[in-house]
Amino acid sequence: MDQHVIELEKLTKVYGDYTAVDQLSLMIRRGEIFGLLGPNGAGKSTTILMMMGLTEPTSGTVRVCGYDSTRNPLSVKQRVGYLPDDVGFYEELSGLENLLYTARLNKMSREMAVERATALLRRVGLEEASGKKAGTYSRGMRQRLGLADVLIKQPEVIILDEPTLGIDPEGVREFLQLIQELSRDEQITVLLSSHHLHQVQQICDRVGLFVGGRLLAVGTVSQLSQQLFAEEPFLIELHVQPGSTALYKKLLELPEVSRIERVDANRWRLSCTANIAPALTQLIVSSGEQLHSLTEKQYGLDEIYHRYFAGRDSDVRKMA
Ligand SMILES: Nc1ncnc2c1ncn2[C@@H]1O[C@H](COP(=O)(O)OP(=O)(O)OP(=O)(O)O)[C@@H](O)[C@H]1O
Repeated sequence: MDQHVIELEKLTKVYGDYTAVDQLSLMIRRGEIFGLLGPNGAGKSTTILMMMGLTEPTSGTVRVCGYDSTRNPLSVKQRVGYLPDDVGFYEELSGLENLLYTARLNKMSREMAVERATALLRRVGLEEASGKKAGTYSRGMRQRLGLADVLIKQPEVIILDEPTLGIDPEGVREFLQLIQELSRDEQITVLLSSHHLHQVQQICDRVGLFVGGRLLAVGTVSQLSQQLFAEEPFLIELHVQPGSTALYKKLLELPEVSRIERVDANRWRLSCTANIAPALTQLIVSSGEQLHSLTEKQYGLDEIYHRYFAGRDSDVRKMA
């Protein structure tokens, strides 16, 4: 049976007459990597604060690791590690000393702290830099030290808020891989709040789409895409030259084409009710245009997010 580590039931937070989180119900399993997605002000941070017992819900309940975060915030804090987008360290202390300091705050014996901190520094790839001052660390190194700092108290849940901001692509790749390994090897439950859709898609088992304090949809990327694009399950990307308006109109007139999104002047993304690749090829060639490529694509979080929240004006929709 699935064991739920995070249980939110009709969780609501009202500030004055503004409802920041509205009747939110959500269950997250042990070892799951869950992505929180949504535009600014959607209520993600408020939800995280309530989970960690840092702000009280107006109504509803929040349980983390079996404890009510409102009534037992200390028990929850012992089991949850929070990594913000920029961790504050003692800049004059080395990476190792910073971890030992956190271990002492968590009442760990010196011997145990040294053992654990050394192992964690190795795990996050900072073994060689462990004696250097934290103030000299690069952004990626700081976030890895932050992760080690969060892990020192052996949390069951880690909450990451935009953890890869400002890290170079290779650093991001390593960081995300580390998160996945931790979740897999140590059954740590991970909550990742981020606007980086590719990163979320890459590592999250499930995602929740927040808007206006509500959870609009929750599921795996493929479940969300099935729900959202059930009537136009085929996505075809064309690269055409010259890509005239006349061709664009002809394509839009095909009954199987529901919408066309321009990726750029010559790359068009068609949402279709059937796989009409041969018909498209024929139409393009007979219109005297060059077809450089035709690719059948999967809907990803980009399309899902775009469909829910953003830039609807850039879509060309057919009038029913
Ligand atoms: N202490 C507060 N008092 C009043 N309103 C608040 C308070 N904290 C948050 N809000 C409001 O609640 C809404 C949700 O904010 P929240 O920070 O949870 O959103 P978010 O999804 O985390 O956004 P972001 O992606 O920008 O971090 C916002 O409209 C915000 O202005």
